[in-house]
Amino acid sequence: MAKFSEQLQSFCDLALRLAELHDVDAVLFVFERPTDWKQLQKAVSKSNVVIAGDTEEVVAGAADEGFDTIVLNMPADAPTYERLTQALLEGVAEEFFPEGASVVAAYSGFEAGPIDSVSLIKLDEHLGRLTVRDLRQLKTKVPVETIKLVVDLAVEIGREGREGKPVGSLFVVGDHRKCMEFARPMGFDPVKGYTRQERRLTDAKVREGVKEIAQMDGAFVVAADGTVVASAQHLAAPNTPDLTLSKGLGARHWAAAQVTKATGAIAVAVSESNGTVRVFQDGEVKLRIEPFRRAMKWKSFDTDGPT
Ligand SMILES: Nc1ncnc2c1ncn2[C@@H]1O[C@H](COP(=O)(O)OP(=O)(O)OP(=O)(O)O)[C@@H](O)[C@H]1O
Repeated sequence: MAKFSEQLQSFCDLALRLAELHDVDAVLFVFERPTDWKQLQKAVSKSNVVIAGDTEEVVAGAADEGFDTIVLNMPADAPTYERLTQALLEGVAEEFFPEGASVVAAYSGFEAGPIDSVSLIKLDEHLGRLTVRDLRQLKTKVPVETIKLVVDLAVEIGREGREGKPVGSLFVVGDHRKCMEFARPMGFDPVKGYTRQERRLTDAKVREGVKEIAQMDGAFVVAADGTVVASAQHLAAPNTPDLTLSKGLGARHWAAAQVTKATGAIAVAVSESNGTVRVFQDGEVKLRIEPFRRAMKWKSFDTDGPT
């Protein structure tokens, strides 16, 4: 049984005191190793506490004690700031924290392992709002779960790149038959020949495979149920005069605008130059997500504007 240390007890006390003083909405603990969840539940009593951990193993058992949990799945050497940001983002996405919440976070900020730091964070200042509600606003037949899967994947591609190099990418999601009418292979399609089961984005292994392929030229076509229909596709939907895109966005983003104008699909584009993810619908950018280290922000409308 993982130990509940005296240090952890004092940080619980400290976090709760700060939470009460500032009337915050939730307390977030970011753990690098498991603890005695029962003991923690006793220590925090009725407060709204969310537990984030690096892996499933770290948070195993926490949900049984009534905690909301988040698994970060980030590289082991990810900086504290990024881990904390990711935990906050996930917390907002899962709706564990209300919009514009203030949160007290307890985490290991100085040395790996024990919790040694407490921060008071106002979410609107730290990051914009990423909410499932934002995705729902897209008013599309594509299930929000599928869009969320693709957006999360796109954000990871934009943030991580591949082998240290930035990677751009394009996904079109939903209305895949119509999308395929505008698609032609740009070369070898690595997903061809695999069964549907082997192409489901709900499978973490498939998502890893997609990240590998993302560095190739062309777009992924994804069905509404999250199956990758084709990859490395050149998309050429007709241009319409009412389409506008901000300066600096090139062929990839135009393809996203055009295909979403011509079909009922949502497109998710990752820009190679800075990792920004844009969600297109009906020929327009509807959401923009900035990558880490550039004030991670979800915006519910396009601030680019036509030029
Ligand atoms: N019509 C298209 N369909 C699918 N993929 C495309 C299309 N046009 C361009 N791409 C992909 O986008 C890549 C980048 O093109 P370009 O630099 O013009 O796009 P961009 O919109 O400026 O994107 P980025 O910000 O990533 O540079 C191309 O190498 C290609 O892989």
